[in-house]
Amino acid sequence: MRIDFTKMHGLGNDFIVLDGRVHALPPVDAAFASALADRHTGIGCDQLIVLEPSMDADFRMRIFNADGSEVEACGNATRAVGLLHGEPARIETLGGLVISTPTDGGISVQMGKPRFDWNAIPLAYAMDTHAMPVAWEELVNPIAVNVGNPHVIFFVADPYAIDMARIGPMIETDPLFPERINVNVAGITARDAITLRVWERGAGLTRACGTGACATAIGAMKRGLVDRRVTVTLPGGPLVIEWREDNEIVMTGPATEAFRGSFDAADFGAHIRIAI
Ligand SMILES: N[C@H](CCC[C@H](N)C(=O)O)C(=O)O
Repeated sequence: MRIDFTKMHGLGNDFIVLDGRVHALPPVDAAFASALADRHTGIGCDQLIVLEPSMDADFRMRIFNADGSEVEACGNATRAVGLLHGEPARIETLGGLVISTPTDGGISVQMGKPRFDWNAIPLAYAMDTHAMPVAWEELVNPIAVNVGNPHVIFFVADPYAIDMARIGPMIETDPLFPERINVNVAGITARDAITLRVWERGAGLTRACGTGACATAIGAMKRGLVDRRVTVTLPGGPLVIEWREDNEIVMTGPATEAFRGSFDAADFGAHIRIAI
C-alpha cells in the first residue's frame, strides 16, 4: 500500500504529514509512528502528523512524537497544516480546538487558553505551579503551564549554557510529571524578547517548539517579566506570541513545505487490516 506524505517544518521542527482526508491510511499506532520518525531507518521527523475528517471542525490533526506517543498539541505543526489548508481552518486536536489563519507574517494560530492548576498540568501531587519548590541541579524554581500539552519552564541567564541533552530527559521523565513533560529553558532579553531552547517530551532537543514558545511566553507574562506580546527566539528562529485579553494565546510564525513523496506502508510495519 503506497502512502503519499508531505515533509514540512516550522523553524526546523520537522514533520511528516499524512492526509487521511484524501486517501485511505492504515491504522496509525506508536510502532508505525516511531518507525517512520526514525532518522536512521525511517524517513525521519520530530513528529508524525495525521489529518482526518472531523465532525466538529474542518479536520482533525493527530500528533505522534518521534517515540510514538500520541499527544495533545503541536504549535509548529498547526502552522504547517494551516499552510497546507491554505485558508483559515478550525482544527480538532486532543488538546482542544485550535484555529489557523494564513497572514502576511506567515501563519497565525489561536492555540486556546492556558491552564495553571497542578492537576491540569498535570503534576503527581498538589503544588504551587507558579513557583515550584523543586530543582534539578542548576535548574530551579520553575513555572508549569498547560497549553494543550504540558510544559515546565526554567528562567536562566543563558539557555545555551545548559546541558539539555543530559538534564532534559531527567526532568521529562521525573515522577512529578505523570504524563511526562516538555522542558523549556528561557532567557529574558527584553520586555518583548525571550531566548528559548526546548527538550521536547517524546522527541528530544528540537530546533523549535511552538507550544514551548507559547508556554514560556505565558509563564514569563505571569511572572511580570515581559509584556503580553513577545518574540520568542528558538534555535530555528523567532515566533511572536500574544496573550490576548480574552485569555486566548495567539502564535504567529512561518511554516515551510519541504518536499512530497510516498512510501510503502509495509516498509514501516503498518498493520494493514484487511476488511473482511
Ligand atoms: N513534544 C510535544 C509535542 C510537540 C510540540 C512541539 N513540536 C510544538 O511545536 O508545539 C509534546 O509531547 O507535548
